[in-house]
Amino acid sequence: MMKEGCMSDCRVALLAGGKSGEREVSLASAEGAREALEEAGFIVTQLDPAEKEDLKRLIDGPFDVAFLCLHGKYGEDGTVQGLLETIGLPYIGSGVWASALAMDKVKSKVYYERAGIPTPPSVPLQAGDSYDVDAIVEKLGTHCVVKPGTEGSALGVFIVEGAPAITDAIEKAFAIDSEVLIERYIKGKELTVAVIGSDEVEALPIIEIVPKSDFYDFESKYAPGGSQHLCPAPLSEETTRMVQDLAIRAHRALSCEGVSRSDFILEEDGSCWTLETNTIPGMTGTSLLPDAARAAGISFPELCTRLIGYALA
Ligand SMILES: Nc1ncnc2c1ncn2[C@@H]1O[C@H](COP(=O)(O)OP(=O)(O)OP(=O)(O)O)[C@@H](O)[C@H]1O
Ligand SMILES: C[C@@H](N)C(=O)O
Ligand SMILES: [Mg+2]
Ligand SMILES: [Mg+2]
Repeated sequence: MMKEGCMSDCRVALLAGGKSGEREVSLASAEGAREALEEAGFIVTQLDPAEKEDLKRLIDGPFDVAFLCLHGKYGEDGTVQGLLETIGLPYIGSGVWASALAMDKVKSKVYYERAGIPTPPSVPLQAGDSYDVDAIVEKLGTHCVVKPGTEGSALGVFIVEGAPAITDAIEKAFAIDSEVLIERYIKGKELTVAVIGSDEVEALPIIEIVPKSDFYDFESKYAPGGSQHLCPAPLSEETTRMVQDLAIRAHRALSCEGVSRSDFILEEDGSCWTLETNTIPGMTGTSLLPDAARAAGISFPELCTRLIGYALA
């Protein structure tokens, strides 16, 4: 079922595992991707960049393209992309700079704001910074979200109320990252929109996420039945267009390529806030990108084929 325009006998290095806190998620993404790639007719070799031997095999090849299922640090953040650029192996998704930018929630906000994309008011902190929690509460309100600057899968994300709880969450977030972001808590519907394409990009149907927990935390992301995905999200045509347009603008503002998935909170008054953009969205059995593609009539094997097509274009 390999699509026209793709090479036959295309040898794919499927990169998964890695050294980030999302290692297990990455391996789960690769399980589905591997099956989909093989179903699509690719010759797949799975390699783990955390293993020296696998890195050597990647460098020595022979591969035609790398399919990245790496999430978080040392994989989604431009580091592996830099290695692939250096060895001249095409890879799916964003380049070095866009990957690094999107992984960094503090810097992404600067680019969103520059592009007029609303993102929750926030206070960034670097390790060692002194901070006045009362000033943070004055700026953001008492209900805040504290998160590491460069993590994923909601690892180290705390939703807290009041100065003492905010201080405690900041200290916990600093235990896993050297950059911490405190954001105003936004109450509303949680939406996510994947964008795919190369020269021309398209937004896939919006998913409204209804988590079982108070927010879309690790458990609700990956435990079977941990959340409900409403796709296409039950929104008016006008709101659907507005949110899909925001996703495309976020993709472009961060110079993403091939695929991205941006996360939003839609308030009852219609304001839509962009939380972040993922350049290697999860592809596990409970992940959002495969569901959004399916709702657009794109099977998982077809999605993988398209992503490789963009990389080889
Ligand atoms: N400002 C906010 N207001 C309300 N809820 C928030 C806010 N920021 C984050 N959340 C909640 O925390 C979850 C995780 O936050 P975010 O998407 O920023 O982190 P992440 O670790 O990059 O997640 P992932 O990469 O898995 O999508 C969101 O999906 C949402 O449920
Ligand atoms: C893998 C996880 N960071 C996601 O965005 O799906
Ligand atoms: Mg993320
Ligand atoms: Mg997110």
